[in-house]
Amino acid sequence: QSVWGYDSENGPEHWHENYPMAKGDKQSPIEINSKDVQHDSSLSAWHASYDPGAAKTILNNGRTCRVVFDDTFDRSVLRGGPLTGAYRLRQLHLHWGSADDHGSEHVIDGVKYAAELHLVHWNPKHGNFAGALKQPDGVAVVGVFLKVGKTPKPEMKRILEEIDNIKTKGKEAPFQHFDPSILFPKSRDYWTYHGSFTTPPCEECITWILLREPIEVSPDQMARLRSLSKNGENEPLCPLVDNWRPVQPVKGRIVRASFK
Ligand SMILES: NS(=O)(=O)c1ccc(C(=O)NCC(F)(F)F)cc1
Ligand SMILES: [Zn+2]
Repeated sequence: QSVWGYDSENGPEHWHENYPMAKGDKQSPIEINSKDVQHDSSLSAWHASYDPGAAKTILNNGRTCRVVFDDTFDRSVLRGGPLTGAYRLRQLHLHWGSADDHGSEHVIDGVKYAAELHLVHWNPKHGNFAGALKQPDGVAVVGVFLKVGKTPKPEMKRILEEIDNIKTKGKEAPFQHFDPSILFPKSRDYWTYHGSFTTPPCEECITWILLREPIEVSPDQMARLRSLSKNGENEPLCPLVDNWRPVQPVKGRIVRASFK
């Protein structure tokens, strides 16, 4: 029973064997083609109001680098845009490639970015996260694309500096006093569509909010992310890279844009 991952024997082509939702009609990520996008003038702006004190820990779970927040009450919330009500920030994590020309999960007009940041929120009307992931309006994920340029993104430094303390699978470190909204780009323009977790169990519970403007990181910052390992402390070195799912069938879904 191999646990799911991104290798040939346990990767995305195998996930449906243990997680049947992986073959559903509303799977993520998808390719977004601007020609098929519908501008929706009724889409309002989204608003994040995060409490820096809600940040708790950063961990390497062997599949990504994740920052976990206190979501026991409406402390850090996302509102507006396509959402009804306030969704609680639970965690953020990233997906990245082994080289700068790929790594993102969503693909925009054929463009793959070097990485994709996901800020995961859930709808408290469903009681708890486990309940929310069983509902079509249970989870909202803000996706931010990372592109490689000359200028480092100083706001990424906090996360990347911690990486030295969580090099191997299972490592966790305190990560406090952090407001992830500093990672957002200037523009609030976004695409939105209904989809799923991009990892098992691939539940179709996500309202995706993908920001059009990528943030720029430096080659060194990407190298830092790629220095994480999938393996545990005393196991053979296995770089944690290419932890992205390929695009899935759109199956007639409409992608709406908040911008023209
Ligand atoms: N990559 S993604 O779509 O933003 C994404 C977001 C959250 C989870 C998650 O909480 N998995 C744990 C659970 F819910 F128990 F299955 C997985 C994927
Ligand atoms: Zn993700």
